[in-house]
Order: sequence, then C-alpha cells, then structure tokens
Amino acid sequence: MTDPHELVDKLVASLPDLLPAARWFGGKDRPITAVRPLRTTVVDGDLVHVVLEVEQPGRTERYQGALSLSTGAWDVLLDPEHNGVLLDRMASGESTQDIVFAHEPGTELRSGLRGRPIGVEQSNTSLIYGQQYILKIFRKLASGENRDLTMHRALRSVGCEHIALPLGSISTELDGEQVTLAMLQEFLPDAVEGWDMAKTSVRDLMAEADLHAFEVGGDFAGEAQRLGHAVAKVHADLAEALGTRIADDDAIDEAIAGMQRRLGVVLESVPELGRYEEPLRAAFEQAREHVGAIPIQHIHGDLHLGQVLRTVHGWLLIDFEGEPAAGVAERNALRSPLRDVAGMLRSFDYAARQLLVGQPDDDQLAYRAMEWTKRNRAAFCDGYAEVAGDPRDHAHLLRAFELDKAVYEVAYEHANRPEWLTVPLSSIARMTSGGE
Ligand SMILES: Nc1ncnc2c1ncn2[C@@H]1O[C@H](COP(=O)(O)OP(=O)(O)O)[C@@H](O)[C@H]1O
Ligand SMILES: O=P(O)(O)O[C@H]1O[C@H](CO)[C@@H](O[C@H]2O[C@H](CO)[C@@H](O)[C@H](O)[C@H]2O)[C@H](O)[C@H]1O
Repeated sequence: MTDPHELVDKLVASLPDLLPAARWFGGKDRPITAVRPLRTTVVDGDLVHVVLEVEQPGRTERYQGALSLSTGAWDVLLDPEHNGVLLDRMASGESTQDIVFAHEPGTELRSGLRGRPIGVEQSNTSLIYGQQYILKIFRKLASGENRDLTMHRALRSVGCEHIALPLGSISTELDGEQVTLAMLQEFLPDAVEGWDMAKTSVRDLMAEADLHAFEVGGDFAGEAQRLGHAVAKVHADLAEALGTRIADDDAIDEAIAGMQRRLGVVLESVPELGRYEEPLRAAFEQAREHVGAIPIQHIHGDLHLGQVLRTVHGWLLIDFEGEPAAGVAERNALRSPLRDVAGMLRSFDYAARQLLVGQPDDDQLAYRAMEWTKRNRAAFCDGYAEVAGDPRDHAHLLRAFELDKAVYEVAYEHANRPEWLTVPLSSIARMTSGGE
C-alpha cells in the first residue's frame, strides 16, 4: 500500500510552483520560501487530507488540501469521485481520529450526493451537493472557530431572515486549538449575485446613450434600496445576538490608527498610492474630530456586491469571514456598522467603473458611470435608513471608512488583478480632491 506521507512529501516539493496559480492562495504578493506538511490524515479509502504550512518572507500560514492515495493527484476535493464522503460523514456524524464531522443540532442531512465545484472566482473552495447543500472548504486556516460559522450560528439563533442557514461543519485540532475546516449551508439554486445584477444594470445604461439611469429597463435602484434595508436588518440581528456598545476613546483611536497603519503598509508595496498619502492621512484624522457617540458591534467585515445574493424571497448576505488579508483579532473586533455600509458604497462605484477599465479617456462613459453610482448609492442609504440611522448623517466617518476600504482594494488589486488597480486609485483621486 502507498505510504500517504511519502505521497505528501512528493507533492510538497511541487507546491511552490502550483500554489501561486490557485485563486484561493492568499500569498500572491511574495515568493514562497518553503512548504511543509503539518498533518496528513487518510479520511477514507482514497482521500488523504493534508494541512500545509506555507512560509513566505514575514509570514507563515496554514492551508488545507487533499490528494488521492492511489494516484497522488492533487486537489481531489474538487473531484466528485472523492468529495462525497465529506457530506456522508457530516450526515452520520462519524469522525476520523483527527477530523470531526458534524451536523448542526436539529438538522438531518441527506447523504450519497457528490460535490461539484461552484466554479466562481473565490478565496475558498465551495462544492454544491445536489440542489440542497453548499460546502465551503476554508483554504487558509485560522485558529479557533471560523468566523463565518460563528456569525451564521449567531444570526440563526435570532431568526435572521437574510442568511443561508448553517447545516454542518468539519473541524480539527491543531496545536491544541480548534480549527474549522469547512461549513455546510443550505444552497439557494435560484440565487443571483448582486455583483452580476449590478453589472447588467450598468451595461444597460451604457447601451442607452440618450436615457438616464431611472429610465432604463435594468435600473437597479429598487434593488439597491431593498439591499440597504436587508443589510441594516442583519446589523440589527448581529447586535441582538452578540451585543453592541458605544465606542470609547480607545476604540476610536484604535480604529483611526488601524487606517493609518494599513495605509503605511500598502504604500510600501504600491508606490502609485504615494501621491494621495497626505490627503488620505488628513481624512482619517478628520473623521476622529467628527465621530461623536458611535455604536460598535460585530459586523460583516468584507461587504460588497459579490457577498450578497438575490433570491426570490429577498437579499441574503454570505461570507462573514471578514477581509481575507485581516488578522483574526481585527476580524473579531467590534466595529462600526458604517464600515459595511462603506464597503457596499465602494462596490457600487466598482460596478460602474469596471466597465471603464481600458478606456479611461471616454468622458461620456465616465459621466454615465458616475450617474449610476450616485443613484444606487443613494438608494442603498435610503433603504438602510428605513431600519437604522441614515449613514449619510456621519459623512466624515463614512468617507474615512470608504477611503480605508479603497486603500485595502488598492493592495488587493495590486496583488490579484493589476489591470483593475485604476478602479480604487481613481476613486481615491476623486474623493481626496473634494469629489463624492
Ligand atoms: N447559500 C448559497 N446558495 C447559492 N450560492 C451560494 C451560496 N453561498 C455562496 N454561494 C455562491 O458561492 C460564491 C462563493 O461564496 P463565498 O462564501 O463568498 O466564498 P469565498 O469566501 O471563497 O469567496 C458566492 O459568490 C455565491 O455565488
Ligand atoms: O469575496 P472575497 O472575500 O474573496 O473578497 C475579496 O475579493 C473581492 C473581489 O472578488 C474584492 O472585492 C473588490 O472587487 C469587487 C468586484 O470584483 C467589488 O465588488 C468590491 O467592492 C471590491 O472591494 C474584495 O475587496 C476582496 O476582499
């Protein structure tokens, strides 16, 4: 019989070349100096699960994957012949020595289904079983229960209507700490991503040179308003489930310091940002002066149009992990819900501006893009204000959060989609020169 450890050793030698090409690999900004197998587990027959330690200058992170015991093929989590066992084990609750498979209390799962990769751009790997379930396999592993699972459980406990229900999980222990490997949720086959809907709407507008945003068939403003309403409801549910408090001076100082720190880090790797350093730093400090009594709580943390799904019943928020680049403490800190609002406002800007990538000098297109963005950002805020306070009442703070998000996006695009770097950079240019 093949020795799984020998197979893993062979695989590890090829990973420094393979990993940078994987969408889910979060370390594309630096070279890989070493990959070490941390733990190898034979889950079932032919499926070998492996936890890897990836070393890069200044960071060491853990990732998970799987290979076939018989052929040594890598990443067989994507293979329906290999991944059915994951659901079967969650359904039966039967664990291996190292890995715990569980369904949520009160849940019964169907077994015997095979998983097909969802095939979208994503930071993790999601498999769809039949029409019922979606299993999100977390690629980069963090200590403690994964925040996505924690937030979904908390929201379910207060009957939140704007999430896909959590149904099961796969977890393990590494260095004495619990680590979530995967989360199973109900799959919504009729769901459409907000990002796709928004892009379609922008295209509709661009195709109609003589019509305004409110006149074209694909107008998105009604949806943007309903989305704002849903986001505010989720914030209220998170506050009910996990609490809320007024930010004290320390929390405010830390929030502003976090923005300044992040800017410093991004400036080091993206010199194009340098010319905006001064106005960015000034905008962050200005927010401190105008902040007032501001509530903080658990929030989504990485909200954008790709994290919301429209179903026949309404809008759902998915992926409560937080920003892929943020550390665990930062993701779990209590923060202002306005951060999420800012994330979504940025996303409206993105949806309109992605059509301008490659044609920066087309003033007419730029004008139409701005028209779409303004209309939908306003509608989103209107919807939010139906449930909670109007985000626009905190203009300085909201602007600082938007700029901070745009700085994050500069780093994200620089590492992942360099041709899109102009999208956040042009927004920073506009916002720091007095534009909306
Ligand atoms: N419950 C669900 N029902 C239908 N589609 C879903 C569901 N959850 C996620 N998706 C789809 O899977 C994609 C990736 O999910 P997400 O949780 O954002 O993964 P990642 O964190 O890896 O980006 C989403 O953009 C969406 O298209
Ligand atoms: O969905 P993820 O958690 O992987 O989020 C990361 O990738 C996103 C891109 O897929 C990135 O979002 C940025 O691009 C979006 C369009 O593709 C846009 O709607 C967002 O507003 C913009 O921030 C996200 O920042 C990153 O964390």
